[in-house]
Amino acid sequence: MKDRQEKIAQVIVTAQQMHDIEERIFTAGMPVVALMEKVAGLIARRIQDIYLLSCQQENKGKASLSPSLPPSRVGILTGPGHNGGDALVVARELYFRGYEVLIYCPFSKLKELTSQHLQYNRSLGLPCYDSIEPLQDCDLLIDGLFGFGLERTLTDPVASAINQLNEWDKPIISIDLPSGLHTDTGEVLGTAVRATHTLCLGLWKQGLLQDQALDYVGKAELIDFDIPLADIQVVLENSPSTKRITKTTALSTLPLPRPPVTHKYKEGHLLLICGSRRYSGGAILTGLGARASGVGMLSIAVPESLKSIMVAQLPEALIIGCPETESGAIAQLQLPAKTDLNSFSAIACGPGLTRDASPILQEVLDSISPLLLDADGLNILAEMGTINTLQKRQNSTVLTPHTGEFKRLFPEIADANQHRVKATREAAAQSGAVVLLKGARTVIANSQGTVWINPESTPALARGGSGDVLTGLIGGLLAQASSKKISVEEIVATGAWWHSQAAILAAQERTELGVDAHTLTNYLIAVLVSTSNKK
Ligand SMILES: NC(=O)C1=CN([C@@H]2O[C@H](COP(=O)(O)OP(=O)(O)OC[C@H]3O[C@@H](n4cnc5c(N)ncnc54)[C@H](O)[C@@H]3O)[C@@H](O)[C@H]2O)[C@H](O)CC1
Ligand SMILES: [K+]
Repeated sequence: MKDRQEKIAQVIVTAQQMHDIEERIFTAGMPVVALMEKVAGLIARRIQDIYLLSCQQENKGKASLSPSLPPSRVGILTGPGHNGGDALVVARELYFRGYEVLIYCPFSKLKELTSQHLQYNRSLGLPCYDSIEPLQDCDLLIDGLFGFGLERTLTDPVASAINQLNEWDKPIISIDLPSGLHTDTGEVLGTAVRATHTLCLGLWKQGLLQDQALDYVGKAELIDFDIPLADIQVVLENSPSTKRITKTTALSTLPLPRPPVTHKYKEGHLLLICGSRRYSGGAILTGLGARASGVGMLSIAVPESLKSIMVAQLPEALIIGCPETESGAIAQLQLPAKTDLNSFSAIACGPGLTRDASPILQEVLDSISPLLLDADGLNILAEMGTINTLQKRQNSTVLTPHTGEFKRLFPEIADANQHRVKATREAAAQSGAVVLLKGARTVIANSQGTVWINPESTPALARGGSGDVLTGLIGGLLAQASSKKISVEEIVATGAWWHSQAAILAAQERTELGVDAHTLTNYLIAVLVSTSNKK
């Protein structure tokens, strides 16, 4: 059972894939009408739980909470397809449980099953309107206008109705997806319902995990309705995989527990190349991120003038002072005797370098160690215009751009904001690197088309320095995994998950304003401790 839940939690589907999975179930003999009853029954129960919970929260502090709250008004927004059918079954169930139910349905042509449910609801005396106004006094709205069958931009009257009800500021629970969102890209097709909750049915739809959808999705959860795993496997096996990072996938990739007999070099030797006189803080934060990764040995190459502050902040690290340019950037890498770039288990290069450090980049690219490039490492790479040569590197390369850096690196890939999964996949295929595109829902792709999406984060991370921490953290994980058989994209995905979970915990304890990058580094280990305590 737990195994099923975990497998389902990792799956992300497009509209076409969901449709194909659904078809297999129907072809195998499951009646459509039975599946709708089952799914809508689960939705109705969950809605009651959510609704009662929010009533209890509102009543907190009051002397006693009546176990049977007075029937409340629920508005049901009904579309022409089976999303509308689901909503109408929910309407009927809530009606029989004592709720006052009002239906809005502006469509005259409905799918047959949806039409039958509407007819029956009418026969029960549920009022049905083709304008939205009568629903204005409802305590709760259920959005069943469109699900994964939405094909085109919304037009009036439904578009105006959605704009109007969004203004009402009422709790809205969307069935499957907020109506108006593109199932695959999360793009708003004209307009979309701003839900407080989204109950995603069966499998996670890709659109719900996109930055541009987040203002509409609210709290999202999955309603599992027992889709056979075999059907999912058959439909997904021939397309490039898009997976959701889960706690289980992330924890299984961490270098824990350590073998009882080991030594520091066995636990990875990471070289960080970072910092300049102008940006010394970036080097410190990258170092602190790497420290939290648990890496066995940490060396940090910085301009000579940063050496003493780095030693003070990271006494365990070997700080390598390098000759610097007039502007205070690293002019040349000067590694200790008997060391060269190829002797490190991984190299992470970029935070705070400034573009004046450009001469060192080719040297780093020529190394045979796994390499992560971030920040100015990416900007210098973009200026060099040699992104195609990454394919020729003898070891993996990881690029961790934010959208601005992504556009500089891959100017010919359009829509990095609207089609983040597609854009990241293209960038990885083009460069041969593992590409991590930062965002509220960070996307990681490898050159074979495998994609991971980080499903949780916090806007608290939108702050200078948090990217530097991520670079150090992933660098440290890459170094520790260099002798293990874990794919690079999984390590990168784990780093992204860990980083965002630390920020979520920090924001819970300190508010979203209290998560400066230095504080974040202190939560990296704290979040692992609290996660393992919750197991
Ligand atoms: N996944 C499952 O196994 C189950 C899904 N269920 C629910 O069914 C919907 C998908 O149903 P479908 O009928 O295919 O699509 P929609 O309800 O989203 O609506 C399609 C309907 O709307 C028309 N249409 C499309 N775009 C527009 C537009 N812009 N304006 C007007 N009309 C439009 C289109 O022609 C169709 O007629 C899924 O999300 C679940 O909620 C099952 O109930 C349970 C199993
Ligand atoms: K919907």
